[in-house]
Amino acid sequence: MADLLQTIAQSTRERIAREKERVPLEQLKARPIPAHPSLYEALKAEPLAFLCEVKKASPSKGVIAPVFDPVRIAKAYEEAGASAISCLTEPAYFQGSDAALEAICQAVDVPVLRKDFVVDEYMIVQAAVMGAAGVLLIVELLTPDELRRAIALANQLGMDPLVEVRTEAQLHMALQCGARLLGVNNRDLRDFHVDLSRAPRLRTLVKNEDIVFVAESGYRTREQIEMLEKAGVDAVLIGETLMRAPDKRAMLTALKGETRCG
Ligand SMILES: O=P(O)(O)OC[C@@H](O)[C@@H](O)c1c[nH]c2ccccc12
Repeated sequence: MADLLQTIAQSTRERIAREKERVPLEQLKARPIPAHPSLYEALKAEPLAFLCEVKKASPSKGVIAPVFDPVRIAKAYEEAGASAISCLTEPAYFQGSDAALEAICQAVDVPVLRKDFVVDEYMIVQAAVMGAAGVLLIVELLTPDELRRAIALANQLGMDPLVEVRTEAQLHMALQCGARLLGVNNRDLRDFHVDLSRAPRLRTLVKNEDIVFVAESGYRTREQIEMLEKAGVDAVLIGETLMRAPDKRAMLTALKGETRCG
C-alpha cells in the first residue's frame, strides 16, 4: 500500500509537470526575485520564535477553516507577533495555492515560507519568484544528492531552506547535506500519527549552535510550548491551533505565555 506521503509526492510531480508546460524553467528563471527578510535570522532572533501557518485543510483533519482569507490571516499573525509565516501551496490535499503565497509575501513584512512537497528544483525557483524567504524540503522525499542540490539552489536564490526530518538518520543526513534551518516534524507524514516527544528527543542530538531547530506539528497548549523552551528549541511551527482560533492574537499571546491560556 502506498503511504500518503508518496501519494502526495506523485500528485505533486504530475502538477509540476503541467506547470512546467505552461511556464518553462528558463522563462521562470528570467523573472525577478522580490526582496525579503531572512527567515533564518527571524527565527534565530527570539528565544522561542513562532512560525505561524496559513493552512485551509489537511488530509488528516479535512477542512480546518471553511472561511479562508489567507492575507487577512497572515496579517493577523504578523500583528500578533509571529516571527515568520508558513503558507501551504499544495492544492489537492491542503487546498493551498501559489496565489495565496504570493499575496501574503506582498502583504507582510515578516519572512514567508513556501510549504509544499518539493520534488523538483522547479518548485524552489517558483518559491523565489513568488517572494518566499524560505522553502520547505522534506528529507524523506529526496536522495542525499538531491537534497544537497536543493539546499544549494535555495541559498543561491537568496532563500533559507527549512529541512524537515522525522528520524535520527534523516537528521544526520540533513546536517551532512548542509541544513542550517532544521525542522523536526512530530507528525509522521506516512500515516499522520503525531508524537510530541519526537522534537525534544531529536533536539538533544544537535550540538552546533548555528543550527536553528524548529519543532513542528501538534501544538495546542502553553504547557506544550513551555516544554519546548526547556528543551532548547529555537522555533515552533503552529498551524491548526491558530487556524481554528477565531481570535488569532489572543491564541498566539496565550501560547507565548503573555496571557493565560483560555
Ligand atoms: O497544524 P499543526 O499540527 O500545527 O502542524 C503545522 C505544520 O507542522 C504541518 O502543517 C506540517 C509540517 N510539515 C509539513 C509538511 C507538509 C505539509 C504540512 C506540514
